[in-house]
Amino acid sequence: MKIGYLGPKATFTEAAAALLFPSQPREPYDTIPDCIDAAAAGEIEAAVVPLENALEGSVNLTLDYLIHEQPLPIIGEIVVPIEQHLMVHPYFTPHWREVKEVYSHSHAIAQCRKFLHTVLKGAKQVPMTSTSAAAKFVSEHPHLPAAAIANRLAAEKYGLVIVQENVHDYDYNHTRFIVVSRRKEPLSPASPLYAGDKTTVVVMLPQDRPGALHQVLSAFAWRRLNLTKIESRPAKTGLGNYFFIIDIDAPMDDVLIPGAIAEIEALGCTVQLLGSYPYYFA
Ligand SMILES: O=C(O)C(=O)Cc1ccccc1
Repeated sequence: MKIGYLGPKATFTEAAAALLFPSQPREPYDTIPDCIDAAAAGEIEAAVVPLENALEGSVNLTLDYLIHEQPLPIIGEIVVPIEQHLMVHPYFTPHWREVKEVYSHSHAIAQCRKFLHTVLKGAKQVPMTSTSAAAKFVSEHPHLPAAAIANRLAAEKYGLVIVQENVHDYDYNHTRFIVVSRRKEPLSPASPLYAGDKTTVVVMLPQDRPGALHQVLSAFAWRRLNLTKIESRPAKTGLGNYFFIIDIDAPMDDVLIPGAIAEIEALGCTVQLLGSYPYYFA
């Protein structure tokens, strides 16, 4: 069966999917929800979608869709270095500094803020569903004074010319991509990129209980469970109501994590397990 990814062809997500599933056919989807829905419907074996960027933070669309709309388990994760390049239609190469519009994914635009503010000051920044969707758009509109920010594969695929390489503002620019699937088994750790296992839970605190978050964190702390991320997202039930998404740097076991979850539930919290899965580093 195919592996779905945020498309069109030549996104960073496709590159991540190719690293994890080098010999499986791939199917692009226009949006993150479309891709996750296809995995939920069983049209594809698994969906690969971006989750978090080192410079810009979480991809809220992915987190919120998994929590509120389509609670598929996470079965794997890969962290990939990201290089953003500025590209134009060949016709525009000599005058690229005069472009009036820059198209890209909102995270990519955010990763290049300083470059855009200084070198392309005043150019309109237009968010697209992905970086390669932006590259495709620019290639299909040769008469627009437009550039795209995307990766090298996208420049090659859509016939654009890279006029400035590495336009992201900070060198350490990595993105986490997750694999979600109806099939519950995590990916096999056989790959040479395998770097460890983690477990992700979503915790909803009880209303008006002073110290509840502190007690949740203690349940992990005294068991010496290392947390690698804690993030709050609106529960969408009222101002001030949040979910906490917590990454634990350990695989699901028989004692420690179930014990922590039971303790947290006893506090009156609800706990949802998003997955326990291997992670890979490219
Ligand atoms: O738009 C893409 O190519 C994606 O795969 C999403 C994304 C955007 C910016 C950085 C990393 C991934």
